[in-house]
Amino acid sequence: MIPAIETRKLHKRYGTRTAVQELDLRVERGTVFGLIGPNGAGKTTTLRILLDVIRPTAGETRVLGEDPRTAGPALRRRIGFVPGELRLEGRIRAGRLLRHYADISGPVAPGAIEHLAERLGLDLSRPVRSLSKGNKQKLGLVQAFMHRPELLVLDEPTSGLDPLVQREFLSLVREARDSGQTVLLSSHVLSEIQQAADSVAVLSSGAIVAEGDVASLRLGAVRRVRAGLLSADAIDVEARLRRTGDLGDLEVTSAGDVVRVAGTVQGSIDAFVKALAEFQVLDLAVEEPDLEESVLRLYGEPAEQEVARA
Ligand SMILES: Nc1ncnc2c1ncn2[C@@H]1O[C@H](COP(=O)(O)OP(=O)(O)OP(=O)(O)O)[C@@H](O)[C@H]1O
Repeated sequence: MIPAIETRKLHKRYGTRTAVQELDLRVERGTVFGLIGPNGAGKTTTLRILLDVIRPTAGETRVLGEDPRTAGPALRRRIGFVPGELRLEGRIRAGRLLRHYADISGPVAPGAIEHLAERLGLDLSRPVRSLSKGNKQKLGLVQAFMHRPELLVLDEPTSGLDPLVQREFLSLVREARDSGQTVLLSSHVLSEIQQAADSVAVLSSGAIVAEGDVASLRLGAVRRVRAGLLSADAIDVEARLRRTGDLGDLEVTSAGDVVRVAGTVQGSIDAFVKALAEFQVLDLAVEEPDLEESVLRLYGEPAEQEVARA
């Protein structure tokens, strides 16, 4: 079967800056594909090329079997798109605007807009300019999903959404996949991709540095950990923790009879937690696997300016 998306040696330069280089991407139909990478990695550039919002410098692109540069509105109607930055102004009410979009995007089932708005918690009677960033994002999602397109291209779709709405969004993505639609979503949040995607490509400085199923990427996850232990002996704590494996930026400081620990753990945290448990643990915080840390650790530093932007 023809894949939903295929690019060959896709290249995009802005002046002297290369945003995307020699990108080979293949997204099979009926799957959820996650494109992840730190800020400036080239995610938005790639997605905009797929929608023909911008043109590549070189390379081939096929979307649903068509070349986006020549396929025109007929192809666009088969795609639901959430751009990274959604600008919505004006006094028009959310529901009216969505019905207007529906006239352009093609048939929308009766009640579909209301159903999606209710699931995401979007008030359709509000003027769009008065919507918060998160509510504008919800409107963008309703617009992308409402005509049940063959392909959904979603750029940072959950930015600004609260956790409950994020969960509902992930359900929508899974339901879309289960009904045969294809979803390509970009994110710089690893956990979101882990929950939603079947396959993943990690982008860094415009190139794919890792690709595979989600389970294999989990191994590379780096977690930031912080703990407070009842002990006066920072040196002993540090020695025991260092024996547990791959730690980064480990800082062990003591204040009175409390030792504070902060650092990053690569891969499994089992040994680290067991080493902590030899002491009386006063508090413990383990943060979500951090994509930035994982990419930097596994694949080296991206360009300096990207680190500064992040
Ligand atoms: N219009 C533009 N003109 C010049 N450089 C650009 C332009 N758009 C993007 N870039 C540069 O191209 C690179 C890739 O940017 P892109 O927006 O695709 O990354 P991204 O992965 O989507 O990042 P983010 O998560 O921050 O949105 C960056 O170095 C960025 O500064």
